[in-house]
Amino acid sequence: MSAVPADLLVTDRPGVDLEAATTAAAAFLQALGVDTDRPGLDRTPERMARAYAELFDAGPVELTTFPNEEAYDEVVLARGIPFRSVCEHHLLPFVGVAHVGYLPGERIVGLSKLARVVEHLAAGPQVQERLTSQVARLLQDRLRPRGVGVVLDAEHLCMSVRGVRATGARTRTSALLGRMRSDARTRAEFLALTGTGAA
Ligand SMILES: Nc1nc2c(ncn2[C@@H]2O[C@H](COP(=O)(O)OP(=O)(O)OP(=O)(O)O)[C@@H](O)[C@H]2O)c(=O)[nH]1
Ligand SMILES: [Zn+2]
Repeated sequence: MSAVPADLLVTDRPGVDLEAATTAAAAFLQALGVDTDRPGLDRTPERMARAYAELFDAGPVELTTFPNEEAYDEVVLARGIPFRSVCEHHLLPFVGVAHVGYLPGERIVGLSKLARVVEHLAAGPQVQERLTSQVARLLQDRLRPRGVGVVLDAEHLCMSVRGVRATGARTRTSALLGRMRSDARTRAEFLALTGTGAA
């Protein structure tokens, strides 16, 4: 996906200007009446810049796959993958779990790669709906399984710590492709395995 070497520091990545981001963060805080010179806050603009550089860092993702030698043809599900992203409207985090499953075709995928795909696509400003669809589509395109199912369940800080302050409210989104969508039994099995079934 990305041509950037995996061992390159987040802040050394092409397109990341930490100094400019630090200056901008200081100006931003000052515009909000925050005294950035007082002890304790003097390095905060730099920390803000580094923190967002980290949250926006997608890193590479390589899907290691293996031949499906046993012709395994039931659902494979990685359940409860923790993830964090940033909502593109407020740049506040949304945090939750992803359930990512697929119905193997010719190949199976290294299980950790299901979590890595979520991590990769969660980097940068996102909306939960897009993130859900992108995870499903990437797996469909690269793995060519017979079906893919993705459920995301997250709390949006923009909705819980400010604004409407609906603390604890969670948002659930799903994307089902191929037989995971068209075959009622597979679909029901996937949703039951994720714990979001009987819907
Ligand atoms: N659909 C969707 N909406 C999101 C997501 N993350 C945040 N939002 C919403 O984006 C909307 C932005 O609405 P605006 O009215 O432009 O912003 P606002 O005045 O700050 O709205 P409030 O949050 O209601 O105070 C809000 O309703 C957020 O809850 C997401 O992942 N998906
Ligand atoms: Zn938001």
